[in-house]
Amino acid sequence: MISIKNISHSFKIGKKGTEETVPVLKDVSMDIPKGEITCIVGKSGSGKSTLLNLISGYIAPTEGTIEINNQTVTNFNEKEWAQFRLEHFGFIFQNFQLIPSLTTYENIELPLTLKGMRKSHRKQKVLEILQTVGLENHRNHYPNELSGGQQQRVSIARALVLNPSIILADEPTGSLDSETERVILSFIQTLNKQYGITFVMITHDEEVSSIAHHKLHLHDGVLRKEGVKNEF
Ligand SMILES: Nc1ncnc2c1ncn2[C@@H]1O[C@H](COP(=O)(O)OP(=O)(O)OP(=O)(O)O)[C@@H](O)[C@H]1O
Repeated sequence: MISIKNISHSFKIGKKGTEETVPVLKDVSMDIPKGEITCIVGKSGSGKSTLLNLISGYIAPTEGTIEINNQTVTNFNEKEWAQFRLEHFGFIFQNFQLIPSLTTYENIELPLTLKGMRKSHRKQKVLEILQTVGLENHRNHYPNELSGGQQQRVSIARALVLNPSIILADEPTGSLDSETERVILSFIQTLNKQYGITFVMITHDEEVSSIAHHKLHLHDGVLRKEGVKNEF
């Protein structure tokens, strides 16, 4: 469960000495339930990425607190955040963010190597995940030899490989055609149902948010109070 309490965030912009403070999030509070898909929907510039960056600790809020899996994370230092991210989060991005010089297998293996896992264990885990995402036959392909949907499946596999309880997804289908989008969204639903992974997804697209159990709207940095609850 992610509990966001009275978060406000401002950026300072402009030249030193004449900076302006621009408020981006204004007193945002929300509870993101465990094991469900929550979508934060809003137009470009409404503050979605800022909110995701606050949840993942890449920026610290100007005001307010965030609790994740019963830990107050807002006061973490960089080292604590790095450890926390490895243990709790997987990330999926609109542009996949795969390493072009690594194959499918190697991209998925990377988090395990960084964690210091032994080679034989890594192999077992990568082969298992390749099967989950249906890319066994593409294990030796480089990202530029894969379709957009396949690249996103590699990036989902990389997000899954350390068994995170939460996946943070930033416009995960934003670069895909509508048919591939449906395939990836249905895959996200399957992962949520089968493994109970909590998904927090940001999107500007109402269609994408139709897979969410909870839908929250951000409008100019303010959260609209009425969340929509879907039963699946
Ligand atoms: N590092 C920064 N410094 C200054 N202003 C920023 C910074 N990051 C974001 N902003 C401002 O905060 C506002 C919200 O940006 P944010 O990226 O969170 O919106 P978004 O809803 O994710 O938009 P999009 O859908 O276009 O990615 C924008 O007005 C943007 O200019």
